[in-house]
Amino acid sequence: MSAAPSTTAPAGPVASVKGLRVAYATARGPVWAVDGVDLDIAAGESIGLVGESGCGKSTLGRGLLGLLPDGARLEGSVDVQGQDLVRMGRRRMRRLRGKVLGLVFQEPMTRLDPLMKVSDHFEELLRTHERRLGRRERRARALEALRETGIPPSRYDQYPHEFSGGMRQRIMIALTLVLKPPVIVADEPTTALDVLVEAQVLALLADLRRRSGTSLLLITHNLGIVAEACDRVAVMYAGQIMEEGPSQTVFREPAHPYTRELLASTISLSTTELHSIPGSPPDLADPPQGCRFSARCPDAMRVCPVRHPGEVRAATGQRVSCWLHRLDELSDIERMPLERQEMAVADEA
Ligand SMILES: Nc1ncnc2c1ncn2[C@@H]1O[C@H](COP(=O)(O)OP(=O)(O)OP(=O)(O)O)[C@@H](O)[C@H]1O
Repeated sequence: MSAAPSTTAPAGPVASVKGLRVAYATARGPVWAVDGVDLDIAAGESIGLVGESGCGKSTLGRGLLGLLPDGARLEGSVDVQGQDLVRMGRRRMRRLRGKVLGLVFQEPMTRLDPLMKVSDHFEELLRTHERRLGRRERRARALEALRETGIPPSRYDQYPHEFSGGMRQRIMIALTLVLKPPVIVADEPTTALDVLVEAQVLALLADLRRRSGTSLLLITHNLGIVAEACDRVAVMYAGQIMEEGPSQTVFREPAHPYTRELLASTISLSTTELHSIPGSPPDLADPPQGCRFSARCPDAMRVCPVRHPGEVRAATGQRVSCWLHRLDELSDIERMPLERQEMAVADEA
């Protein structure tokens, strides 16, 4: 594991995402599933990326790693330890992937080759990325990573099917950790697991992060997990970040109506009914020019579907993209509530 960050290390982010845009090629033209995302990740911190299904969370995670299908476009910059991953080109990125950014997937069985032993997976990975290591060093590194994730060395030569779902996810995490990346992106890493094993895997990720100083970007639709496991949270909607800040602040005092509605849509102990946000996200092939949430927003004003609010700091400190925090810049007419009828027209426009 890499050493914990020293107190004298520069305070700058270990990864800095600026203006990131990702488009898929479709029959209807490019679909910008991520459209102008800025995100700084500090050493050792965990950030939860949340939002409804289809809002672009996985695309953002994959865009960071350049793991996109043919024809996809990637714009902006992803700076990790002084290297811009977007500009370096696919081949170099493939070589660096795993070393600078590790990825933990939702379903380990789709990533582990059933015909290869656990040891073969580590051998292949380390031979590709750590060419200077000899056979014994590779084995030692692999066993260390497995030990850190709670897999006994005696199981090194077993096949993936000989492990439970939770153990397989631990192996995936060990395969990520063995390259000692400064940042790990975990995309719904516990969705395929039952609640008890999920808690164990999350505790493991938190523990590893504390011990090694690795940063974690945790992609999930589960706000409860983020509240428990993440220092900060970024709330995504229709390819953009609506709000981002310390988890405690965002959960206690959400600055964006979308965050508020999303929080209300999760089952809490005090509610028995699931409230879902009325309406559906906009068509990303032809998104509205103003705020993308305006057509579903209970607080929408006349300005909202027409002009994009840009990003400001809320009084509570988080970054937020909402006109409610720029009211003094609006005219009386722009501040008037958006009528449902106007919403429908704005939606069609
Ligand atoms: N390969 C692809 N080609 C075209 N469009 C895609 C492709 N993959 C995803 N999309 C579209 O991009 C948008 C964002 O999808 P993405 O999977 O990133 O969202 P998500 O927030 O991770 O959703 P989920 O929580 O369901 O995984 C969606 O509208 C989706 O339909």
